Amino acid sequence: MTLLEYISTRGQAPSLGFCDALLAGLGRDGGLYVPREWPKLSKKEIRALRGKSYQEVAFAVLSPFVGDEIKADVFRAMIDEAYTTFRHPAITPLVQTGPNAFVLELFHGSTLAFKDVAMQLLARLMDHVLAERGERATIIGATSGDTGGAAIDAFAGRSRTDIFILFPHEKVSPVQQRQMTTCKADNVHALAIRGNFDDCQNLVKAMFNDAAFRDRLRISGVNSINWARIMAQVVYYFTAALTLGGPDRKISFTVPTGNFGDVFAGYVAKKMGLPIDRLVIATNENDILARTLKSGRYEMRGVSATTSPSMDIQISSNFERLLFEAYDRDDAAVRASMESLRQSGSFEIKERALKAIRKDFRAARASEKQVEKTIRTTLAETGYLLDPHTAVGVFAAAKFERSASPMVTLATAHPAKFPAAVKSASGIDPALPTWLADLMDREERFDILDAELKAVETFIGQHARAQT
Ligand SMILES: Cc1ncc(COP(=O)(O)O)c(C=O)c1O
Ligand SMILES: N[C@@H](CCOP(=O)(O)O)C(=O)O
Repeated sequence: MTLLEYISTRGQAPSLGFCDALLAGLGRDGGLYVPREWPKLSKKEIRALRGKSYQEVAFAVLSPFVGDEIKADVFRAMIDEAYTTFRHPAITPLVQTGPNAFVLELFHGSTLAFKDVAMQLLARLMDHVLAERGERATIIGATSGDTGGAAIDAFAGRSRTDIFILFPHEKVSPVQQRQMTTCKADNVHALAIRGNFDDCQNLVKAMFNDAAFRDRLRISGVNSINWARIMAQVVYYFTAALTLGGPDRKISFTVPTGNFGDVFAGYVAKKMGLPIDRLVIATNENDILARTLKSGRYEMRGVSATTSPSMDIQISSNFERLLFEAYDRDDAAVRASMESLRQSGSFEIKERALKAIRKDFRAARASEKQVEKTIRTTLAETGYLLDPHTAVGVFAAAKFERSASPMVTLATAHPAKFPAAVKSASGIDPALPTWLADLMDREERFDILDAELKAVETFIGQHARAQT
């Protein structure tokens, strides 16, 4: 059996095979799982993927991460089924918006955000592994708006899981809220937390770190702390690059960033052998990552509400995976950084690690005014309507475009998810697609809780069915 091992960024949790890492979500030491070694694809192997469907590329890129823990034909069938939920035949089509500029539309899944790409596969992977083992699990997740809807859509009605999604009360868009609160499935629970996204994410991590609670309810996660989320997002870097002449030409990507999962998936694609020129981290006014790249100091300063609410984050979970790489996998250095973050809200990145990060990444910040202007001018100049998150990306991309390599900005959400911001910037009221046309009339069902660990654990303990 080829078993790819997964190790924790904090070095104090047992290493696991793919299926166990999938169900674990977060390491028992609070760290994040990464493969012990990065699987590599040669240029020849990548070239051979030209002209293949999204599903075929996904199978080729993802199989090395799964090994033979899941039979190849079963895994292939899972991929095929996951992407039947997408409304575009290319799954993630590329659209040209300038001489050397492209947007990669990742929003053709059921909930209109890039999260569907990974979540539809993740739900099928978890179902399969739980069924094989005859187990149930309790899924918990934190969302600033999009992960929650995508997870609920993917897990609704599945018999082996109950899902609890924590979202910041009154801080998500009305469309995002209803995508979470109008699901009728019994196994779905939407929890509005009186706090911000970081509070929700901290609660989720605290529940994972409560060993008794975690084991009793067999807790698993669907945020990008779960390796399988990142893995599934690697695929579209390959499909986009292949369309634009990769691997015989370097491609740059700009990624609207919050929790650092999507852009880290780009880094993984590069590690696997895909020739990527630049990875640009695009932030809104919550610019902790742009500041970190500039100063070498990761420092929390509070979150402000923007028109791209899904990126209103300052604890950027997957940055820990990058730190682990930048410190040449020195888990003690990661532990020290995370401890400093916990105690003082900041940490310094040592010169050598910072240099390594700057080698692969660039960063730029878009103010609210710049986001609005980008939506307006992109529409006027190209006829293309951006959502505010993608607009953050397009603004940042413009700073780094150069003739040598095409620049692809990841279009992470459909404009209809954020109609108020889009209308105010462009005058256009983007319509929801037909399958969501009555979304705002559907009845809501959710609970409101304080951002207190005990209150949330008690609620979940009373409603989860996976009790041991
Ligand atoms: C629409 C949208 N764009 C961008 C992001 C940022 O992605 P990541 O958290 O993977 O950096 C998110 C949330 O994660 C999102 O929902
Ligand atoms: N922007 C995200 C925040 C959670 O990110 P994740 O990728 O770690 O699940 C959201 O929309 O919820």
